[in-house]
Amino acid sequence: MALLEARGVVSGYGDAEILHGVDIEVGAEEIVTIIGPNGAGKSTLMKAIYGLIDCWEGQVTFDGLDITDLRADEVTEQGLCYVPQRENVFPTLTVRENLEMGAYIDADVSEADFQEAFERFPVLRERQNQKAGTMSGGQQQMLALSSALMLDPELILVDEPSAGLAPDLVDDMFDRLVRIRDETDTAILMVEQNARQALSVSDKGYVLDMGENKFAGSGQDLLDSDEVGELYLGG
Ligand SMILES: Nc1ncnc2c1ncn2[C@@H]1O[C@H](COP(=O)(O)OP(=O)(O)OP(=O)(O)O)[C@@H](O)[C@H]1O
Repeated sequence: MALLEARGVVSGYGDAEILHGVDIEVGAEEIVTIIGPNGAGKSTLMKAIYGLIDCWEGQVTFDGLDITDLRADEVTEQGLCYVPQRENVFPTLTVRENLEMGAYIDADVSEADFQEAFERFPVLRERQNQKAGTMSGGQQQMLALSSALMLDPELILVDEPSAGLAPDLVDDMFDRLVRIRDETDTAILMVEQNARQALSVSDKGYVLDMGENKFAGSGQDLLDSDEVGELYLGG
């Protein structure tokens, strides 16, 4: 059984059904990327998995446990964290205070955990006493990711880790995600607009379009597919 399994997920907002029965699997220590056009439902799928919105139909299991109806805070306690694309840090708290908030439900957090975060993203060490809201979008993204990692999760859902980064820093972010996976054994499920770069570091990829699965395969399979290339990777 995969670490995360979502089967036939139907969800949406109010009366609007956005996901029409989506399947996705993430294995332990895998990097998996979801791509697809704007409005395909990628972020909605992450919110449904994490319990921020209800699954109307279908099932989500994590580590063999049915988490379909758990609240987000309960899902976090199971070892699954979520880094949204926007408003993902406490802007009036310092970098260090944000990391402390990330670790708030973990009584075992130690100075070593902070040092690990600073080694991963040295800019956070330099700016540890700076208010998070005064940092660039890309730096806030690094902080949000680091805050999620303070809990040593088994899986993190990351909505557009490269958003807000200068183009020359995008590859560096993907390299760091690979390092995070390799060093901490954390699996990563991400949504990405920089689809080619994300798929090139991914064990698996999914194409979501109009709230439905269109393609699935290894990252390389999707990169090699003429159809995926033409329809979803800009030719
Ligand atoms: N809070 C909300 N309330 C109502 N509709 C929403 C809400 N959030 C998203 N939607 C709608 O759900 C659909 C899917 O949005 P979603 O953000 O999941 O797409 P996406 O694939 O992540 O797109 P993008 O790449 O643009 O972020 C869109 O039509 C969007 O307008």
